[in-house]
Amino acid sequence: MTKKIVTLAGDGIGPEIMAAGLQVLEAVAPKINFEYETKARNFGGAAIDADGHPLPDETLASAKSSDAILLAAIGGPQYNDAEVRPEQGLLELRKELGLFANIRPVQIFEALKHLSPLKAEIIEGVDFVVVRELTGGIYFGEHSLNKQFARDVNDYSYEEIERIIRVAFDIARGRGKKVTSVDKQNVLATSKLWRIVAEEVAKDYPDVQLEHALVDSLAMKMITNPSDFDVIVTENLFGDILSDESSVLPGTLGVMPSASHAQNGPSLYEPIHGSAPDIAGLGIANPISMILSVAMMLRESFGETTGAQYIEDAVNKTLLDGVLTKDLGGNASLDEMTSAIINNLCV
Ligand SMILES: NC(=O)C1=CN([C@@H]2O[C@H](COP(=O)(O)OP(=O)(O)OC[C@H]3O[C@@H](n4cnc5c(N)ncnc54)[C@H](O)[C@@H]3O)[C@@H](O)[C@H]2O)C=CC1
Ligand SMILES: CC(C)CC(=O)C(=O)O
Ligand SMILES: [Mg+2]
Repeated sequence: MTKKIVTLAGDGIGPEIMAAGLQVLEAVAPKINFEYETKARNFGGAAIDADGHPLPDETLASAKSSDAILLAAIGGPQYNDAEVRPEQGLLELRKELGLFANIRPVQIFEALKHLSPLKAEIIEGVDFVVVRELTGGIYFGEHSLNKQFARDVNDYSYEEIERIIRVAFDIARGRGKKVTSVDKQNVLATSKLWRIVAEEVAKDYPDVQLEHALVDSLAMKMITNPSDFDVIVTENLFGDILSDESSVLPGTLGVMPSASHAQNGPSLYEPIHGSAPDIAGLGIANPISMILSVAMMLRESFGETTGAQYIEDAVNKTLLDGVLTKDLGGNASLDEMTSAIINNLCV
């Protein structure tokens, strides 16, 4: 049956990398007999400009009734002091769709080993996943602000913690059987509860090792000893920061995809980075983050493992061929990188 994919290109480099991701999808689909249709919807700053709201009703309804959602990126400096910001639309979309489980894989493609700024022995064997809680915590607590005082509330219920910890353990079961639960338990009440819940969930997974880590020192160890980790699970804010930090391992945010899952309903696939306003419109953004998000969609929403592998192999081959965008130290344009990946599909 034809799959319905809603596309949210958003702002900055969003439309450029979305186009690249869709070109790759179009090229791989016939090779795996994958039938789909896409519906582009207004979202983020572009939707504020058009409708006054970053998540128009029609976009939300369309996303809810889709089989999967591809999102590129939203935001930009022109909205920094605006009353309504594109980021609100992103948070609202995640909440409305119940996308609580954000999966951010960190692996180093063979070719990227030579590109990482880190020593070869440090990045050898790096293959971990950051599981970020995505619909709770401080991003969704009460915010208040005046010129004298500001407050952001961080809260988590037992159930919100339990379900994300279970996702982490389930993923670890199919991988290296180790979960690193990250918190700030020496200070925060939410982190004390987080640790208690992690311990209780762990009893159901005797085959998986659980370790706890404080977020500050973990931020250091993730870079100095990255191959020690298998599945890192943490709350919304810590996961946001740690996953961007993890992009130092492959060398750029431009190759980092993600998947966000709900208990029911469509999943959403997006790069972990933002709209990169500093390079928007220049045609030099790295499309790999979006293209690998398409691969994750094929595998995780549609069970199209072969198609996902075709894309990942083509990305690896393209990098090995030395086709590198500016963030990777080269001078290939976004279009040149995309064409090279398409040419390398199934060769
Ligand atoms: N999911 C989303 O749509 C997200 C949106 N944002 C928003 O994006 C806007 C810009 O935020 P920044 O802090 O600048 O973070 P950013 O992630 O957009 O960019 C950080 C740095 O990485 C580079 N970069 C990011 N993606 C790249 C790619 N595909 N190829 C090559 N270089 C790439 C950028 O050029 C920039 O130097 C803000 O409005 C922010 O709120 C931030 C994170 C996620
Ligand atoms: C607007 C932010 C919450 C988005 C972000 O930084 C992210 O999801 O990684
Ligand atoms: Mg982020």
